[in-house]
Amino acid sequence: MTDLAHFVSGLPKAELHLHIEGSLEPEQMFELARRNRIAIPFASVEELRGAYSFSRLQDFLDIYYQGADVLRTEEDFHDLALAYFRRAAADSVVHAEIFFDPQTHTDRGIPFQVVADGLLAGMLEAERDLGVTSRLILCFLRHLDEDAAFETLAAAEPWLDRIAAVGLDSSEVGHPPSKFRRVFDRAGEMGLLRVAHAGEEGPPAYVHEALDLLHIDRLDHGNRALEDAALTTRLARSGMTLTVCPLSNLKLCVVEDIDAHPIERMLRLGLRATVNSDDPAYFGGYVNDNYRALIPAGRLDAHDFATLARNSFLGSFLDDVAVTRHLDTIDAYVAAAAIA
Ligand code: HPA
Ligand SMILES: [Zn+2]
Repeated sequence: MTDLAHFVSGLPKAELHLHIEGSLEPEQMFELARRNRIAIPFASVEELRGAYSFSRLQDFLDIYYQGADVLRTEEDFHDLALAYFRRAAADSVVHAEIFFDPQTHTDRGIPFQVVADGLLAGMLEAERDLGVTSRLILCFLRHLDEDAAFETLAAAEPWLDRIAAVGLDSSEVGHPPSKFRRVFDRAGEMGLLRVAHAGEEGPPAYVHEALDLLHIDRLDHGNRALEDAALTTRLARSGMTLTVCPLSNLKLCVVEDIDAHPIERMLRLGLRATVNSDDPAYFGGYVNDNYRALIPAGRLDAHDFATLARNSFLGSFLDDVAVTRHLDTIDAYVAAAAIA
């Protein structure tokens, strides 16, 4: 590994855009299929990995929802979460805010309780054994209707003290944020923070809607906001955090070439960009793979990478004391690395 890759890998960081169902590795999928006596339509791990070739978001979503079918019990969700946290800890992640898609599971008869309690048990264990803190974000599937989102929010009520925020994911184009305005209003009244995927494939207008109608506290992806100069300025001035996912953008053809990824432009425009893995089992890497993928273009130096890591804490839902403590850790790490 180069010095810069080594520096980046050891940087203390938070991950803010991670779909826990997207961390289901093919090996674990086969293992859970065996444990739950479920047939999966692939002969081997290699054949399954070979199917991970996408030209747009929907290609990925079709296989991602199919893969989630092996998750059946609390233990499955616990094991899924813990496997992610082990990999995250190995990448110097000390805090993670993870998405889950309850409707993917409740729609196939798995109770909300099984999903939530399994994930929460994994999160507690990760904090105790790995020292990785975490928060849970409940995502609504935007290809489903508003009533279904309201039902999901109602099902979550007993867990609201353990859920930090609501989010919005799945097929973006044709399902604008405005469709979920009322359910996001309700979530806000219930004391939940709000995030949404916008501007991944959808136009800048969807980012405007996420800001003005959903009152988001954080923007997931946001790439296409760059097409609108006034919107970019607004995001920069308001200190909005963007959870950017370079390898996901490459695999879903949001960018043509990783060396042309706009992350450097985002930083220079004053946007609070962060680096995240999105669905690491499907897109070829965990968070450090995403950071390191940005090195060869040669436009980011060690200071920029430290900024990206600082942004991950500044944009997190941790309290100010914890954020300050993490920023101090980064400062000490940078000082010890004695970068120019
Ligand atoms: O990148 C994504 N975009 C939208 N929905 C998703 N669900 C999992 N990953 C994604
Ligand atoms: Zn995502």
